[in-house]
Amino acid sequence: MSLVGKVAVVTGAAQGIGRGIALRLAREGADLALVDLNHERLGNVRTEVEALGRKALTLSADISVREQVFSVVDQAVDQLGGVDIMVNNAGIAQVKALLDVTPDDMDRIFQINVAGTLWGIQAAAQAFRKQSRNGKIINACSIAGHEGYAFLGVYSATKFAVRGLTQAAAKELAPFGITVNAYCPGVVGTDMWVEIDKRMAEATGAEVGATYRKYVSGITLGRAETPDDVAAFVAWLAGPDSDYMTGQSVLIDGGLVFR
Ligand SMILES: NC(=O)C1=CN([C@@H]2O[C@H](COP(=O)(O)OP(=O)(O)OC[C@H]3O[C@@H](n4cnc5c(N)ncnc54)[C@H](O)[C@@H]3O)[C@@H](O)[C@H]2O)C=CC1
Ligand SMILES: CC(=O)C(C)=O
Repeated sequence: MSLVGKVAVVTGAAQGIGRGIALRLAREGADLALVDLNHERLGNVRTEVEALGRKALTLSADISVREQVFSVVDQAVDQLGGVDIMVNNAGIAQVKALLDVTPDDMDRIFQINVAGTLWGIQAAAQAFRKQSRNGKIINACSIAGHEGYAFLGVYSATKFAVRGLTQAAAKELAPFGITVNAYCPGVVGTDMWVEIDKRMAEATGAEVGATYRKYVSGITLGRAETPDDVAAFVAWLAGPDSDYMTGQSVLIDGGLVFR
């Protein structure tokens, strides 16, 4: 599969799964607009993309702010000659007992994980339509978009919402040649899981490391997931072989949640 001549915007590209996706898309031939709050780390990923012979643009933005998301997509169009693939990857976790969740907790995580994804869908769809190009929108969901997890209840609710947005956007945007799908990873060994494990220890009294080990022990393939495992599937979603798929939020979790 080749993405030569394509331009992809990847949010949350400074580390973890987003970095993995950016590097894999670059290996397939795409040029990249790398978006994150963390500009310093973005610079490192830019160097890695350029070492693969592709163009890379680094753009600081907060995906929860609609104008900033539209602005990064516009900059990608202006500086990289268009946009073909939008990966709405950035997101945050929140570990808390449901009975302790505050209005501020709700607002913050929904604004980033749900509104941030919607702004990405809107900005990409507008750009694809202006260019009269078909396009692919790819959202970050999770196993937590298929099953609600204890102490990750509101996080799970945001990922169920991403699944809903993915289905509705697929239906609304199909007439314009735009497909919308999502990837649902399981337990990926990134900073997000280091933080989840630490907060689970505080919330439940478990030993540090125990929650991560417990989740990983349930994976049928017997190991934690890597960003490369996720990126391989996202590259397929970004390429022509997935042209007949839309509206799906697909589990790519080593066999953890069975649907
Ligand atoms: N790590 C895991 O096991 C899983 C992760 N996911 C999802 O995959 C996505 C990426 O996760 P990880 O790479 O593990 O997370 P991470 O925490 O390692 O990296 C997330 C990146 O997003 C950026 N970011 C956060 N808020 C932002 C904002 N408002 N605007 C712009 N950038 C922002 C951060 O600066 C960071 O570079 C998230 O949506 C997450 O919910 C889904 C399932 C499992
Ligand atoms: C971070 C995440 O989505 C889970 C449930 O592991």
